Amino acid sequence: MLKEEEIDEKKKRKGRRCVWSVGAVIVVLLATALTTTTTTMTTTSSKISLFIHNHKSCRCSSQDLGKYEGMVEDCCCDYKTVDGLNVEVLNPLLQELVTTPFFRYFKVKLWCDCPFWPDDGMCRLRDCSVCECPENEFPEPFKKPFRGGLPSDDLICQEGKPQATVDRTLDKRAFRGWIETDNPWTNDDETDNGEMMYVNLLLNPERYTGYVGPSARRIWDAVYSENCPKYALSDAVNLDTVNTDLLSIYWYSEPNLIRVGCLVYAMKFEWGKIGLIIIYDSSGEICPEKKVLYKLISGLHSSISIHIAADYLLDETTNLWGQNLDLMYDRVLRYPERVRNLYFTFLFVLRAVTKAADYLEQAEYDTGNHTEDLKTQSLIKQLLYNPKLQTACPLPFDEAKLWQGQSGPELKQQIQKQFRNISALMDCVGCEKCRLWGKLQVHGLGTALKILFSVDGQTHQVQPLQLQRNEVIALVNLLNRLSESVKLVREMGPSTERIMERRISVLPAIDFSTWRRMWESVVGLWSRKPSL
Ligand SMILES: Cc1cc2nc3c(=O)[nH]c(=O)nc-3n(C[C@H](O)[C@H](O)[C@H](O)COP(=O)(O)OP(=O)(O)OC[C@H]3O[C@@H](n4cnc5c(N)ncnc54)[C@H](O)[C@@H]3O)c2cc1C
Repeated sequence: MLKEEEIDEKKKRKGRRCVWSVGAVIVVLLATALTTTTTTMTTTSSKISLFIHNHKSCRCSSQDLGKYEGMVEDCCCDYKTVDGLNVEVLNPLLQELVTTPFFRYFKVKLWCDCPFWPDDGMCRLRDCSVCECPENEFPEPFKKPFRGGLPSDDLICQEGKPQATVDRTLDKRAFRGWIETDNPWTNDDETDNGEMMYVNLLLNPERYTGYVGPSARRIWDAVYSENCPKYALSDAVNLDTVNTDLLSIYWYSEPNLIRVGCLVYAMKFEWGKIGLIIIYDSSGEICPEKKVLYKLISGLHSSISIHIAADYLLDETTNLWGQNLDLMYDRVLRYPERVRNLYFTFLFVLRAVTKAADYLEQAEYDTGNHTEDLKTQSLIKQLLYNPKLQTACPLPFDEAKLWQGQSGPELKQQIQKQFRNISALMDCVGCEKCRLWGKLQVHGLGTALKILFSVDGQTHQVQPLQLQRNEVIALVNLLNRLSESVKLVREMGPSTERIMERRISVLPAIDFSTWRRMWESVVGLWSRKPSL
């Protein structure tokens, strides 16, 4: 009898301990939620984005040092060095380079049907349209058909490389004349000259165009879902495989907060218009190559958002343009991961440019304007062989670490296909100027991928690098865009963050009904814990 009572008492104690632990968890969750609320509540969106994020706290030591200190993740250069080099060397050179006649004209097909859904032009502003270059404006040599380069049997193969590993060098006899050659990473084909037109990039700056809403959102969603694991919010989550360190909880006030980021599995609980999504970040299980693709897209997205914010139509009636710091903060700065991805993309593209140094040094920058062409050549050399860059950041990104595994070649083909789809999606961008810059920058990224991974996926042979003129133009312009974004983040980031955080801290307290809904949601989460 005594034994049974003891057992009963033990059971009760255990039960009470359980209740206490659940209670403690709820209290901790709420406490964290409340503190986090003050820093993440935003008035600019209709959704309440309370956001508890305990993210990769022990995975990457560089990230623990501070938001942007230590090595840029997966790269071989630290934030401080990147900022210093960018301001002192890269940005001034690139800014000048993109104004030269060679680099300011980009050939593009802007009138093409979206292969995925009917076009839905959604631009509000006149600034959205692109002015085409008249025939007499763009360089004469650009009009001539390509000479075809040297015969392919003249190419020197690099031998003895282990299968599927990435070689860091390129053939010394690099440039063989501009050619028309296919890039397996991109969709647009330069040989398709019929509908191509030349655009003067200086006359069509990347800036705010008023392209917003479901049309724009659909493109980004499609771009991300191209390389995210397909997940549905109703998917069950296997708790056993989840590291609770990576638990994130998002709160929202409308039923349609679907895009919760990439590399996640998610579960959604819903009470009318209120919901709770639990997300388990599974990025640890994603192969590094897919992670790279995600970071490149996210970095590019950050860069585009920074440019929109940096050149924004503040007052339509007076046509006043300027910086929109709220937007810069809301879209990029308040998400350190997005800033990190921007730095990553910058270093990735910089590595591609420096890897192709021989090719780019020997290339013909001929526009018929001898003085300007000499200047272009000289700026390119200064960029490629800058002693400060070579000393401080000789290998911005180490591409040799990728495609190492057995499935390297297949994986490369899979990722190539995904990137080609992303490139094709640019035809669906419903605003001409956004389409121009979207195409240019994705073309530039595709060129960087081609330079860094020019080993053929099927034959495993190192392909001698051959680039189209337009690819080089896209690559350098992309590097300049990224460099501008990094500079803006560096210059504006800290003060903008301070202003926004001060503003958020004086936001009126959340009303009682919101507290109640939060409490109900947390209690509901624990009482309705699903079978996982
Ligand atoms: C290719 C392309 C080019 C564009 N160019 C321009 C332009 O030149 N000028 C212009 O005014 N508009 C341009 N737009 C539109 C612009 O990018 C936004 O889509 C638009 O301003 C609406 O912004 P949003 O607040 O809805 O968020 P969006 O920027 O559309 O983002 C959608 C969702 O993606 C996620 N997200 C946002 N940033 C990141 C990131 N860095 N990493 C990971 N996830 C992220 C968030 O969940 C966000 O809610 C372009 C759009 C596309 C697709």
